[in-house]
Amino acid sequence: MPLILNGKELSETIKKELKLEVESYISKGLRKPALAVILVGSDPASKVYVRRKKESCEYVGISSLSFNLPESTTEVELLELIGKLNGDDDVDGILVQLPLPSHINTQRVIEAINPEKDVDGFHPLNMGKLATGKDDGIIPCTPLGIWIMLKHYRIETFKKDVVVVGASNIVGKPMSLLFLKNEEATVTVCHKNTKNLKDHTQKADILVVAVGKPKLITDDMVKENSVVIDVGINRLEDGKIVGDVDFDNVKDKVSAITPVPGGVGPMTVVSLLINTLSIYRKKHGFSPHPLTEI
Ligand SMILES: Nc1nc(=O)c2c([nH]1)NC[C@@H]1CN(c3ccc(C(=O)N[C@@H](CCC(=O)O)C(=O)O)cc3)C=[N+]21
Repeated sequence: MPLILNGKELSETIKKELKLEVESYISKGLRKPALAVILVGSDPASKVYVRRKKESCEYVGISSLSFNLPESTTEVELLELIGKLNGDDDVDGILVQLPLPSHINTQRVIEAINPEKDVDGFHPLNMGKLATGKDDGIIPCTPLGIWIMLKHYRIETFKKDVVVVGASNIVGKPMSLLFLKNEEATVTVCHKNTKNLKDHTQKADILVVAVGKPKLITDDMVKENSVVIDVGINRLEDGKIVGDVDFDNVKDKVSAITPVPGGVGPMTVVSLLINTLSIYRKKHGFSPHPLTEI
């Protein structure tokens, strides 16, 4: 059996540490950290994720301010709410749950968030800072969570051949930029127009898959003793949640692999808490959160 990278367990351990950290701020007489979470519409999956985020905030002592807006909300109304939260000194982070209804321009909404409050790290300024190797930006939650998990399990990244499958703005691209930072690893990014996916994935020491296709990755596509990180969350007809990697087929060939559920997902949520605390720390004159140091 390979090493199973247990994101659920690691996220619980980190959450306990974050809870103590928040208690130390409160005992210094500081206010509670606060995260505003905006959900537009009633997509069932989004509701589940938002609930999970709120529960985690409450556990560590971060106030979560919920804004549940109807599907019919206009872009102007959403931008007005963001403007109000941008100007509210008691709000540290702002998260707009994606996907947004199709009548709203997602990129305009992302760019309306004050980059210093952009807990998701999706604002072009934060993306640009990551791309240029500046350390004072905010790193998107899923790539940060994966990085923290790799470091926790002492998986070497230096000089490795990393292949990222999926080139989204929220996972694939920032993940690739993170591995490229300080010329750490050699990165290949594959996507829907990649000519022969297998030619690339077979060479990966570390394979990160964020596509959204069950069983996309099978044993013939992975290198022996490689590390496989599965970001996919796919709900099958029977209600079962699976990743993009055919776990049972691949597991005996690799040295380490993340399960779905219980792998990357919980690390994404804990990174949201870390980013919120990091913003709060900077606002109160502390250094950025140590877990955001890459
Ligand atoms: N602005 C924004 N920021 C996000 O970070 C964001 C978003 N929008 N939209 C949707 C995606 C998805 N996402 C997940 C978070 C946690 C789990 C998670 O905790 N999954 C558990 C349970 C899976 C399940 O049962 O559904 C697991 O993998 O073990 C999954 C997916 C954050 N996202």
